[in-house]
Amino acid sequence: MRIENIELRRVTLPLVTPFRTSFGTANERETTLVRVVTANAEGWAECAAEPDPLYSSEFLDGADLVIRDHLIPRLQALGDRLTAEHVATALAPVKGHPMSKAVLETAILDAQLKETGVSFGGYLGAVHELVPAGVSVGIMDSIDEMLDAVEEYLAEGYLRIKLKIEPGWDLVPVRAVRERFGDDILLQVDANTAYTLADARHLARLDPFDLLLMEQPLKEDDILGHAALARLITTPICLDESIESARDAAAAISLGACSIINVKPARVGGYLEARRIHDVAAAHGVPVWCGGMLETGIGRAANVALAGLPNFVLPGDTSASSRYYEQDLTEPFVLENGHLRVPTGPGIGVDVLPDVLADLTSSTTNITF
Ligand SMILES: O=C(O)CCC(=O)N[C@@H](C(=O)O)c1ccccc1
Repeated sequence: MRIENIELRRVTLPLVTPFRTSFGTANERETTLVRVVTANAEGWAECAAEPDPLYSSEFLDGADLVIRDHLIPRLQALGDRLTAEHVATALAPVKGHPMSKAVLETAILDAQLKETGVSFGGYLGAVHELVPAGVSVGIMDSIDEMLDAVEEYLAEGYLRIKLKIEPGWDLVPVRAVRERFGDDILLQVDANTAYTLADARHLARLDPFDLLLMEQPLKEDDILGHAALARLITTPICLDESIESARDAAAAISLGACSIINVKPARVGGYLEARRIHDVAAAHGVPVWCGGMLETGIGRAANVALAGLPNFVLPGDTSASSRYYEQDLTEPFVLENGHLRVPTGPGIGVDVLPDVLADLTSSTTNITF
């Protein structure tokens, strides 16, 4: 495929409500959009890196620099041989930076699929037209505020509730949700690495609440700690930050560190590696679900397509646009009986709204090929 130019565009979207996790509170979503321009199409993707290196070591300004100075030159060296399937290999000499690599691979894949008229879901192997939607509930100032939020999300039709937890906000909110909404709602927790193995007895006190899973309780590099914890609690352990590749997934599953995996294409370097993780997990009978990084409709569209693959059997953090944004960069994703519809158009199957984009853009960098 012949790329004419690549544009990096920094945009900031206000969040409808603050989103608090164990690693910080976000009031807006700042991201870098990548637009890949070819003679016949333009591909879009968004970078999931946070402004600060608190979820992972990547951060947005660093991503911009790595993309511009270390990744794009390696893609330019490929010339006309460049296809989306070549990107990961071409960028492999650069250590780490999966989110920077993912946004380039995804934008190139989007352009490629738009040129050939194939949808993201069609290319990846989606087998569902609708995918079940879960929702992530942040840490809040009070139990009542959290319960009101959960009630509203359940009323909107979300099929699964994920509560962010951290030491001091775990047993009480989980017990409160079970007491208010009963044992039948699908409920899980996400610690974002906030605990240590010394907390095992405390975390075992969550076992009676029949949680779907406990996400990333320990540090991202503590695979053996998660394997030990899995022998001390009955709640299934799901890994997120620990899994950056299909190889990580195979090792974590083989060591008994997880029985469920949260697949985030941005965290693993792109949708092709995400599909490999899906396949490795499926081969071991390990279910996966699609995580979220507060994506705008651009990233959300690609995530929803991925969530259509057969082993994505648990509701993902593929919420409606309105969970985070008053105004999305694309037409909003809207719940249909607790599900989101997999786009069927070429590529990601959604268009960026030009007026909204112009309004939210703070800077643009153009790199000619
Ligand atoms: O629904 C969403 O897009 C967000 C889901 C969510 O909780 N994401 C968390 C996470 O730890 O998985 C996150 C958000 C922002 C940045 C990093 C991680």
